[in-house]
Amino acid sequence: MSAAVGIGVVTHELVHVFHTEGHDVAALSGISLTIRPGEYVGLLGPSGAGKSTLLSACAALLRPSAGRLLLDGTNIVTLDDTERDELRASRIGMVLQGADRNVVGYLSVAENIRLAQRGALAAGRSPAALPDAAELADLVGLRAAPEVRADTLDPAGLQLLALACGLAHRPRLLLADEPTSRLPAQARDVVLAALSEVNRRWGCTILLVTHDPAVAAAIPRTVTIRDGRIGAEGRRGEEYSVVTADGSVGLPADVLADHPPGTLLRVERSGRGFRLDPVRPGTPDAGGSDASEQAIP
Ligand SMILES: Nc1ncnc2c1ncn2[C@@H]1O[C@H](COP(=O)(O)OP(=O)(O)OP(=O)(O)O)[C@@H](O)[C@H]1O
Repeated sequence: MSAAVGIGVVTHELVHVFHTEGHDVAALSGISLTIRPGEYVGLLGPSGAGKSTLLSACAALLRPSAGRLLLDGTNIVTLDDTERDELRASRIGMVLQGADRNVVGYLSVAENIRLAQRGALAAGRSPAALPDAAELADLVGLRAAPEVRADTLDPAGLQLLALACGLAHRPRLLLADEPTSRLPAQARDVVLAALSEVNRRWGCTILLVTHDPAVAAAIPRTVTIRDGRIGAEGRRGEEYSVVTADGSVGLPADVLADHPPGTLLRVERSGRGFRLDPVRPGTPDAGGSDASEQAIP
């Protein structure tokens, strides 16, 4: 089968507010991000940062409150429910957090994959256009026979089957929420190798949420979300701050811990780079009495 072409994901000032009883929660506060077709990107960030909300928006499972979200050039924020269902059935694969949420334990490997293909077939995809169980098992490195029951697989095998189900309709964008959590290191590496192989052989764009630094180090590009905004980007394990459209720069978490909100920083050119110098309270540089009340260590 020829290589699939991944789709690009572009967000522009994406905002999402959950309206709950009594108060609103801003889960995404202006995310602008470009993921090229076929790119493999890890989404990092502390709990509550907005990672799952961003993944759900990319899966067309929730409608963002504001901003644009383009998949393959189409702004999906404005699509109606039928169009969003069709988009998922034709182009988007999902692996939910917890392998057992993606598979039915009493069904076999092949039955689970065929079940995962039902939506695409109902949406009019030709059976010939969909990969068969053996091809998918080979792609993700699942060594179990097609007739083996899912609930007899070991944790790595179950996660590989979950991945195969997410790929069962040959999506052009794979969204995976913590696909290696709860796995021991060896099983984690098996699943990471499978994801790299899917990306290499199918050209499928992958967006993966993780908390695990070892997983992040294995992904070519990472994006760190903090408080619903892009806080940093990583390349091959090295982290960089990102200048946002409004001129803000997210500080690395350890620097932020020493310089809480309200800290005054002097920005000085230094050769080809810049130096950030905290202004100490009570010094002439800190200004009047207001400045001495800043939360500066
Ligand atoms: N359905 C919802 N209703 C109300 N608030 C929500 C809902 N889902 C998420 N939130 C809130 O939105 C914010 C972002 O949540 P989100 O689940 O996207 O974060 P996350 O980075 O994926 O966290 P985690 O790593 O813990 O899964 C949090 O403050 C969360 O409490």
